Amino acid sequence: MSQAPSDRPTAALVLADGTVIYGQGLGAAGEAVGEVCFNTAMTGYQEILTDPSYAGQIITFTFPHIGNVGVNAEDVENASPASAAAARGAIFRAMATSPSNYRAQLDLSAWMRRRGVIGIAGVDTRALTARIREAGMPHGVIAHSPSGQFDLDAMQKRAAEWAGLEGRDLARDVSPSQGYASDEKGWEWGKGYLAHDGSGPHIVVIDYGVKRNILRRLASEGCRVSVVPAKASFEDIMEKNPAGVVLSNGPGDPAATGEYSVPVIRKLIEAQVPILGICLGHQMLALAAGAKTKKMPQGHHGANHPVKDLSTGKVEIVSMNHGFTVDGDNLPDNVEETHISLFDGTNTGIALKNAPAFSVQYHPEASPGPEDSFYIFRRFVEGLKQAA
Ligand SMILES: NC(=O)CC[C@H](N)C(=O)O
Repeated sequence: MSQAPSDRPTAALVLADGTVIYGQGLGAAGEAVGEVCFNTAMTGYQEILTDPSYAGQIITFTFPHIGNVGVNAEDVENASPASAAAARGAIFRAMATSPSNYRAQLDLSAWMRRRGVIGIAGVDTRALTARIREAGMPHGVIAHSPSGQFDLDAMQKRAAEWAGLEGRDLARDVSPSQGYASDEKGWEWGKGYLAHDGSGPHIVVIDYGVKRNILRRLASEGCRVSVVPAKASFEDIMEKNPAGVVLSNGPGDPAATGEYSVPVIRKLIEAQVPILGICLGHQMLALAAGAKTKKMPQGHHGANHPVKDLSTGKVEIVSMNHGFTVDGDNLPDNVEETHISLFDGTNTGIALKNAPAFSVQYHPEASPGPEDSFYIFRRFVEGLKQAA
């Protein structure tokens, strides 16, 4: 049976085991390889698609309608041009329709084309998600070919031969080559992003692929924010006379990234510099303190994950995006577990007993997601005042 031309697939997703899923292409034409994960957030697709932590991954959105509100220049999470290398592919249930929102400046497909993100729509994302739930995150190749030509064997081979994220340091690809200052605060209705006046404790953020909203939350808490590249030395950081250091989120395997970051973090711990770690930064603080990290089968990617703060007993609903985890069952004596996931009991927060350092596996800056965890920034800044 021949297909009508309008039904001819213009995109394909081929998994390492040879599974072929056809659909309609959007965004950039071309081909990309990556780990196929799913994200369950119902809003915030633009923030998700610009989060540098997704480098090396292809995102399946479980929410069926993505693109409805278009895109704008404000909801971009990567902070430097280097970190534009976020997810290279996106998988959708329904084809994006014309945007309907007063903030929309562009439609999703045109914006993805500009950013080089390859899209496939018309996929049974429910079935793909169920498969990831049962068998873990597969390696896959996504291709968008407006002419409908695909070399499926070559795509399968590329997916099967791809080395995966384990052992990969991707922070060096998304981190800026130069440091910079950031004064942007939170967004206000009718005003957009406001600027901080440059006063307050000086925070140095190590940028392993930082999300802008981390920088904004710090400025909103009254901090002066300087950002340094991932490979900044202990001396580079101390020269800035920081009141505290934030270890950012970022892509790839924390153990691989830790090869150069852990020695610096150990020196910061020794010097008793207050530290806040977020996501990849959490994993690297844990490694620096002697804990271990490991790969998860499905990871956590969504905007409504329940987490318990063990110090207060409170449950917060958080934004998550990680595929590696700190081994909470074998924490060294100097590390206290402070938060756990109520989905699977995995570790989602630690504090060091011998230094003013703590970290969370989730994204307290949200973007997208609920604002339950903004208190993490407040807790950090309050701690700085006490340490000063
Ligand atoms: N958002 C992040 O910082 C992700 C951390 C790490 N790359 C992981 O997948 O677990």
